[in-house]
Amino acid sequence: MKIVQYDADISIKRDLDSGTEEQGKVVTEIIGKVRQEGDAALTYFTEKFDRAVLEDLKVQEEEVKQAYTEIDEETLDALRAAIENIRDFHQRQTTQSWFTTKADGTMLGQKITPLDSAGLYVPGGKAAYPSSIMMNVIPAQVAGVERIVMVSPPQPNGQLEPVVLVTAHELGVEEIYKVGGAQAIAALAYGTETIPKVDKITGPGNIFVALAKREVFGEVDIDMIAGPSEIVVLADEQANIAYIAADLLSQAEHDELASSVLVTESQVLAEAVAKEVQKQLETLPRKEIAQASLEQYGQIIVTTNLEESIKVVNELAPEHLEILTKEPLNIVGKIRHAGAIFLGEYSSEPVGDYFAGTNHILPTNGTARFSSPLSVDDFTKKTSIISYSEKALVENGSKIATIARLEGLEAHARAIEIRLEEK
Ligand SMILES: NC(=O)c1ccc[n+]([C@@H]2O[C@H](COP(=O)([O-])OP(=O)(O)OC[C@H]3O[C@@H](n4cnc5c(N)ncnc54)[C@H](O)[C@@H]3O)[C@@H](O)[C@H]2O)c1
Ligand SMILES: N[C@H](CO)Cc1c[nH]c[nH+]1
Ligand SMILES: [Zn+2]
Repeated sequence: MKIVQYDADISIKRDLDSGTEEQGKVVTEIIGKVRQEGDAALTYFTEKFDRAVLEDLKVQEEEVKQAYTEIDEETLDALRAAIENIRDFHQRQTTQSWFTTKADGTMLGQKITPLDSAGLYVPGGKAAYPSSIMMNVIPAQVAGVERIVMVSPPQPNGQLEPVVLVTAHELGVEEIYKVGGAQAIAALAYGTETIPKVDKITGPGNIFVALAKREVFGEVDIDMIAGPSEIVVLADEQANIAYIAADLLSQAEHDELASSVLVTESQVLAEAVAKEVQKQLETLPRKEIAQASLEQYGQIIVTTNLEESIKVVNELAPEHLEILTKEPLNIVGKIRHAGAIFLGEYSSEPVGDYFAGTNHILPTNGTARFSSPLSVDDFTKKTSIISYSEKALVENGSKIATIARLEGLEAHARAIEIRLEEK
């Protein structure tokens, strides 16, 4: 990993989620073809990008039954324990409708309604992501979404990984389609003969998925841009070198476009971590992906003091931040921008990826400045309720009419006054 000295002028923000011009063109073409040709385009692109020839886009019950025969008890136990933790965390996020009544009899309120349908993207190109099924499905279920549709790219044998099917079944998901990438996002946004349109698309994915979500936004809602994974470790001189290296590599192995950054005031630690990363990298099965990611987006930034390190972290607004300093709690209040913050040496990032209960679908590429982790809120919407009393209208009608006329909207004013005349 390259070591750089912090300089207020260095550009530390990568501009990934906007993708290259070429990637943008590819995504626009894919979306256009799916809109025009529907299922035929989905099977065409699945053959082209996933090398899978599909007989049926929809997963059949038989495939799920078969998948259970390939999963052992230990795996099932781990999945079920994670599901329980994630459900427990998300159940705490629910908000209630509320109403307030004033002395004049007016009633105002906010009604919370689950979305009718949601399309959940589960990545599957370079790895299968059963954990992302849990992270998508559980908040949607807790919110009360009636129709949950899952999409994920198939393996070259035309199947989803058994663990993907089993996890979806454990969660009670019944509508699953074997399609991924920009074509899956287009299908969920516009509908095809087989895949009906949904109201909102959520879930992480690679650059093609991220760009497609951005392009269909407006036709449907989307959660956020959750693109290639990122980690920033903020560490002081006493932090454990092997742990830092391991955690940086945990995100680098996701994708060549993933980003792993260490921010520290300690030059000694910086050099030791750079060496250790190289050593641990050698034995990783996904060495090539991790290496490419580190070469492009891996950095060790050496600052002059802790305050400067905190400034760098806030500028990066990372998806994941680990604070590995003597007193992480003293720092957390100063972090304004991060998707998830992991405190202390036992809160390794994968704890959050799989098990703690918090959601791992998080904003990337600096969008943690304004976006939040996926949550139950993403699957609900709010409606305002107004019940004005006669007394309130008589008392306030002239003020309402005045404001309407300020805007030159006479019909608005008269709609109020017609009710006052009768009194
Ligand atoms: N931010 C988060 O919350 C979060 C969580 C989990 C995973 N991730 C990220 O999700 C991503 C998963 O990526 P993945 O590739 O493994 O799976 P993916 O399912 O996102 O993408 C695979 C699909 O990309 C499409 N594709 C691949 N090459 C293409 C090309 N040249 N042109 C057009 N389309 C093409 C194909 O349709 C393929 O099915 C990683 O970047 C990982 O870091 C992020
Ligand atoms: N770290 C990813 C979010 O960026 C989530 C994930 C899923 N599986 C492993 N990790
Ligand atoms: Zn991860």
